[in-house]
Amino acid sequence: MQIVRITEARLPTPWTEFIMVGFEEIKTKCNHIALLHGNIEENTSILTRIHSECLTGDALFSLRCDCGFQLQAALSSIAHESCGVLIYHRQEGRNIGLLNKIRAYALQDQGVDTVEANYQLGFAADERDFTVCAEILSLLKIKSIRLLTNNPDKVNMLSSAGINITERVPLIVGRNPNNAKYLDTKAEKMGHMLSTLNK
Ligand SMILES: Nc1nc2c(ncn2[C@@H]2O[C@H](COP(=O)(O)OP(=O)(O)OP(=O)(O)O)[C@@H](O)[C@H]2O)c(=O)[nH]1
Ligand SMILES: [Zn+2]
Repeated sequence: MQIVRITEARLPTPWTEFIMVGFEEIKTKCNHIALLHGNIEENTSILTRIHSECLTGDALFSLRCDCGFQLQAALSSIAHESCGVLIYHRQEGRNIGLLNKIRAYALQDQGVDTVEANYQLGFAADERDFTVCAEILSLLKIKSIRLLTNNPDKVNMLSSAGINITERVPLIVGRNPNNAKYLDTKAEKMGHMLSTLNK
């Protein structure tokens, strides 16, 4: 185990009152959060969102991406189920970090796409590691999940990390003129399943 469950408290939101559980990685001291709704231990195929940190989209209302819209839609969907969980995975910018994401945005402002920008900065297109998410689910005694995502690679990466995914549930929200090219690149170069979007 590389992660420890530290503390928990109530988190009332516009959708429901979650139990917020805080975790800490032993080596790095990096922390992550899980929001729990309902009796997750007694059920299987729990509706789950593993949400990668995006400070700009999640907290600052950025229209460059779809993250903030996905976060709200996921919390709403989970609240409508008898139980569900959202893991807020603190690997900002597909794990290149906030400042490198801003560097990547600067390159995108000059015309390169999100994948090429990562390459130009010396990173892979996606630097995330989902091992810690598998450990959080294990600590929460969650056996299997229905995963809210449009990214088939994410399903594969999470399965490789040991997570039992019984179904992929689409989460297509938030397209706007500012993120249209970004979403198209995710569909074309990263295989995201966004085809029901109105272009
Ligand atoms: N490196 C980089 N990261 C970005 C960029 N735009 C958003 N992100 C980060 O991308 C992460 C979200 O990943 P996405 O590729 O949007 O989506 P996903 O999590 O793979 O798939 P979904 O489950 O469908 O949302 C967050 O950590 C964002 O901060 C960008 O242009 N460059
Ligand atoms: Zn984002």
